[in-house]
Amino acid sequence: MTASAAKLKNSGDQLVSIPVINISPYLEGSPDDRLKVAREINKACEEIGFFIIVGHGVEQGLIDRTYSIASEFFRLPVDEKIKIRQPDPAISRGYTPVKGESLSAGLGMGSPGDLKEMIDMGPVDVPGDEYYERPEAGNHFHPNLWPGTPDGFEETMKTYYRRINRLANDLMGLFALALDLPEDFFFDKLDRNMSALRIICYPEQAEQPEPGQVRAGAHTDYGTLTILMSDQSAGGLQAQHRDGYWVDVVPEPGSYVINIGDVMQMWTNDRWVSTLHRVVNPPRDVANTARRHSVVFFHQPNYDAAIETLSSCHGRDRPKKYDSFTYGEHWTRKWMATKK
Ligand SMILES: O=C(O)CCC(=O)C(=O)O
Ligand SMILES: [Fe+2]
Repeated sequence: MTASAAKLKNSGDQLVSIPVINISPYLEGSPDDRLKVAREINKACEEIGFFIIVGHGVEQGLIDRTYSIASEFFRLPVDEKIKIRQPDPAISRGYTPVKGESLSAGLGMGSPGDLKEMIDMGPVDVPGDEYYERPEAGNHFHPNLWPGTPDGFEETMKTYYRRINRLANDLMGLFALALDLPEDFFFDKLDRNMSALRIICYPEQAEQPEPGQVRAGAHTDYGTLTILMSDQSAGGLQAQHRDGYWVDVVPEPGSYVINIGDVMQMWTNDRWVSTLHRVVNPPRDVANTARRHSVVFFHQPNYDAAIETLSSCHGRDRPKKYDSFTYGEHWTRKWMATKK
């Protein structure tokens, strides 16, 4: 099967847009305000698994600095970028050149490599505790690989990672509320999390891509939730509506796109949906100039967190759909399938 099965209409036929949710009443409001936001989140997660947040409180200066230092890195010559090349396919750290990953292969769909380059980073404050060194910890806490240039790269990315991890943990409190659980329900599954920060460049396309080759093939994200910031060049993100057609995801500047990952779908026994999404190529007439950047934070549980159906999401008339396993096992299976 290919990424866009025949029943899909093209995105020009879209009937829905992605909901925009102001989360500041959750961060600062009364219990009633908080519940109202939680209800909006629940609806979005049941219907499309994507929403856009405003009122998130992340300082615009930090967002701008992170974005600009990321784009500066990708403008370096490839000889420079390759100095921090990913050391091994099993280690999610360092630079991966164009076509080094095929996201749709994670769902068993063969395709040429994605038309993007990127740097992968992991946790930036790893305590000296044996939990992080056990065999099951695998490479999840492997040291980061920092480029020597541009100046300030390491410090900026670390600051951004810490800030967005905090936002992600707030969102997980909101998710708990949305699922009628105590607000701290997920916290012991996230307190030693293996979240990842990835900066991506989708270069201009001087040549026609190969058949089936896109900027990022159709995939679902693996963890709890993803916090995405990107610029608006032609050739952008699309999410698949459950009726099969693709919806363009077009955030306003300063907002974040949030999508939920496989773990939320598995924990909720399909009540919430980890939606298929992709990044499409720019139209040929502007492809020569359509360069795009993204800064993506993949929030992921502790490697030993049990991914098993929440007790409130199964019962006699709603059997469990998923076997239980640890998050580390799920991540390793998905990650290794995408490597070229
Ligand atoms: O760059 C984007 O807009 C989305 C990237 C994405 O979905 C991913 O890397 O998982
Ligand atoms: Fe994704």
